[in-house]
Amino acid sequence: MSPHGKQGAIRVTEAVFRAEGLSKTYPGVRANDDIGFSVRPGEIHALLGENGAGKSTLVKTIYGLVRPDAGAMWLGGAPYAPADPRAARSAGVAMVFQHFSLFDAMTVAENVALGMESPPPRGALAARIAEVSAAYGLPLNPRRRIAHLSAGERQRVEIIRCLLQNPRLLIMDEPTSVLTPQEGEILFATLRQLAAHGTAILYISHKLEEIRAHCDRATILRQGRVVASVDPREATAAKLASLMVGGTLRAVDRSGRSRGPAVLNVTGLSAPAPSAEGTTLREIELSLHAGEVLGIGGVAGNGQQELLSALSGEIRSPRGTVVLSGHDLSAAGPEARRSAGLLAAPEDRLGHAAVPGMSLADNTLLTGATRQKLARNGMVDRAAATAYAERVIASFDVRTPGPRTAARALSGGNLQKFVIGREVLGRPTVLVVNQPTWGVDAGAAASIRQALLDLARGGAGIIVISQDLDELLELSDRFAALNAGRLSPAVETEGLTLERIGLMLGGAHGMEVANVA
Ligand SMILES: Nc1ncnc2c1ncn2[C@@H]1O[C@H](COP(=O)(O)OP(=O)(O)OP(=O)(O)O)[C@@H](O)[C@H]1O
Repeated sequence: MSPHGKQGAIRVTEAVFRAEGLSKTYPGVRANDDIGFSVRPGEIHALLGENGAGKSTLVKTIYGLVRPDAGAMWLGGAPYAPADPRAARSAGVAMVFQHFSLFDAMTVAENVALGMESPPPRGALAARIAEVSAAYGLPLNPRRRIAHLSAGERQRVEIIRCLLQNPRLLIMDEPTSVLTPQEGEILFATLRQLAAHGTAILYISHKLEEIRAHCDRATILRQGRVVASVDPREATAAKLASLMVGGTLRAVDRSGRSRGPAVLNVTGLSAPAPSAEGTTLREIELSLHAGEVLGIGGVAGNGQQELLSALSGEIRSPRGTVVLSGHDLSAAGPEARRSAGLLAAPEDRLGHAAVPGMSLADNTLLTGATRQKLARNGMVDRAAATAYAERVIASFDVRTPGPRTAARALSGGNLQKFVIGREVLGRPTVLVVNQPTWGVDAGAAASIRQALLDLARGGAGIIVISQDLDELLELSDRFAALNAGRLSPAVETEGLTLERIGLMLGGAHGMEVANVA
């Protein structure tokens, strides 16, 4: 079929879902522009595109969250125009979001019941959950509380909630970005099984290799338009990336760095869990040198956020535990640490790293007020904040109308580029980042990684905390693993295999994977 579906080469009855001419304009942005494509029964169909290409807008339209300005959709051959997600669900469309919408204090079964229009009695529901989870190889105990589940298990709850509706079309928005490689494999086994039963799956991801390995078809969006429809198994990752960006990607350049003196020493750092669901940090030891990238891997929830907080100053620690270039910062708060040159970019960009309702210019003040001299004598220097935001936008190719745009109006990946850029341009002595390319497209991820390496080349020490092992291997000089709040000794990355890393990560959630294998 042609990208725009106008020729109608595919018979309507063959497609579970079909769209023609879908368009949606936001102020200043044509988010979706005359989109046409179709998804067949039993197909795992990838939706690919750079940050801001319009993928989320498209799937939100299909799920009844966004009203298109123009265009039409069909589901199972019948005209389809959902007024809201409830209408989408009752027509047979289900969606698993990037951010889970589960209540921590409630059990699996209670959460599933909340999402249903008319939930069956509790006993019957628990039995249905057990049945579906057994049928699809998704082990889950209906009586467990969400707070005690790993990211992969939480996602299973969302998937099971969808499966109980017997969807014809299941939409998944970047489902593997929070999963370990093993959990990702389990997910794909489930999707395959679903597809074998005729469900169509629309799958958004930035992981090109994953799409090549598991998807049957890929529709590629660029600037709101469909630019190609390909069989991803027959295209190289480089080909897919170049279709997305309309050019070729540069490989990351690691050259020109040399290891200088130690800039950060962490010694015997222990800290109690900041919340009931948090992780206790136990006796963390690390030393970071100027010009060096230290990669820290681990399954989500093993102390990544807590370690970043203990380094950024949101969690204080006993004297002598966090020392930057000979200065003991253990008792210093975030502002004092930033002034001293220890900067950090947390994982949660909307809410923690940036305030959604504030403009990008105002968001520079969160971490740059003192260090960038954006406020003097307690007075905000608006012109300086705007200029700094403009510099970040230009240097990091943040796609946005300008510094006055609210953070929440940016697509996820573009906000991530802004948050990382804001710290990189802050000339840190040490920069700590958590999941720096989470939700970021291949082109932008490469430029963020290059910016981190360039910063190291200039003499900064960088700590990259990430769940993306390929990213850690690409960036890091040394690698350490976080497991239940403990950090392994760092080893040289050169020659390190994925198997060895798997062993280093070991333990935490290994049981659950072993049960399924
Ligand atoms: N509610 C909104 N108000 C204004 N602009 C919006 C809104 N939602 C999306 N946009 C803009 O529409 C464009 C498409 O965004 P969309 O979120 O669909 O992209 P995406 O391909 O899903 O990106 P990402 O991979 O970064 O999540 C972007 O330029 C974005 O800034």
